Amino acid sequence: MRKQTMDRDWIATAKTLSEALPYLQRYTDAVVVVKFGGNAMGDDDAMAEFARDIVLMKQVGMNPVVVHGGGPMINELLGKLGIKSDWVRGKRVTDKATVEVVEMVLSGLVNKRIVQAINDQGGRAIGISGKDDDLMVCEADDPELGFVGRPVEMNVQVIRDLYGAGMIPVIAPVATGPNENETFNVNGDTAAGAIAGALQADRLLLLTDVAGVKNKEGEVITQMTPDEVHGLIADGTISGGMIPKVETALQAVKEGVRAVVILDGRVANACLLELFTEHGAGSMIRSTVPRVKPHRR
Ligand SMILES: Nc1ncnc2c1ncn2[C@@H]1O[C@H](COP(=O)(O)OP(=O)(O)O)[C@@H](O)[C@H]1O
Ligand SMILES: CC(=O)N[C@@H](CCC(=O)OP(=O)(O)O)C(=O)O
Repeated sequence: MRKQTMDRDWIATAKTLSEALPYLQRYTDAVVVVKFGGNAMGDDDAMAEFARDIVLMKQVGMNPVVVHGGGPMINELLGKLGIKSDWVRGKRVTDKATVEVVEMVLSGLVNKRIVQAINDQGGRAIGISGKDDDLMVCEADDPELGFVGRPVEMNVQVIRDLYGAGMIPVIAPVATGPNENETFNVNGDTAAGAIAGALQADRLLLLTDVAGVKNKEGEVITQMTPDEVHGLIADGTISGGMIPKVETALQAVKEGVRAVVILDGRVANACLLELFTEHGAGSMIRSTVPRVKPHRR
């Protein structure tokens, strides 16, 4: 009985490996920015699963860079402190008291939870925020939003130094401003897009809580060009929280990221399925989509 199980496992593994091999070669040295949203994080087991994927990516020669969110965790502490939040176009209106809580939760609790999970799986994660080495300098996005930042200057050498030294950078979307003592709260997707753009990343994976961008019939659209995305926003198919996500994707592609994929981070091995299988996962956005081959790459 046990042998039979092992055989079946072995066949599955061999099949997976033979399918994955061409991708392993293709992705050597690839820079892959992974945005891990608060809604995609789940329990400790899901976190460990995510961390295993990231460590495996590193072990096969890629350069994973994790940028995280943590909106639900910020909500929890704000709730305990009796501070209310308003939202404008998917961004949290952030006053002085709120930005302090945002920094505590993102740079502290959430960042270190991810760092620890990756290290527990044998990786060497280093947690930083956009403040470290002036990685991300922001200006106020919109006076209506308070201390919400729009990245205006990126200094990504610190990220290259970290992954070049064998480490996995884990970045909280909190940034500095052009003036002394300024702190900005940056939407996690925005931060991940700006970092991926500045790194000219090979992939930006935006992990969320839906399988991908859906059409009017509710089916996941596996590939899209920027023109197609604009059309889906204009006709209302893409709405709500998906709008800032696809706008981030469009901006990143414009800045030179080779492809952006929006996918469900709650699915086991989400990153590996996307990178190492022919069918991929979620919705891929890139400037041109090959029409000849039916598969994704
Ligand atoms: N066309 C669409 N396809 C998929 N999701 C969409 C679409 N339009 C709107 N959405 C909504 O966008 C949500 C994802 O955005 P959001 O909740 O902000 O994600 P996250 O918290 O992971 O950043 C989905 O849960 C879904 O409700
Ligand atoms: C300006 C703004 O809205 N910042 C976000 C930062 C965290 C985030 O983006 O978290 P998720 O990825 O989990 O949504 C916030 O305050 O919630």
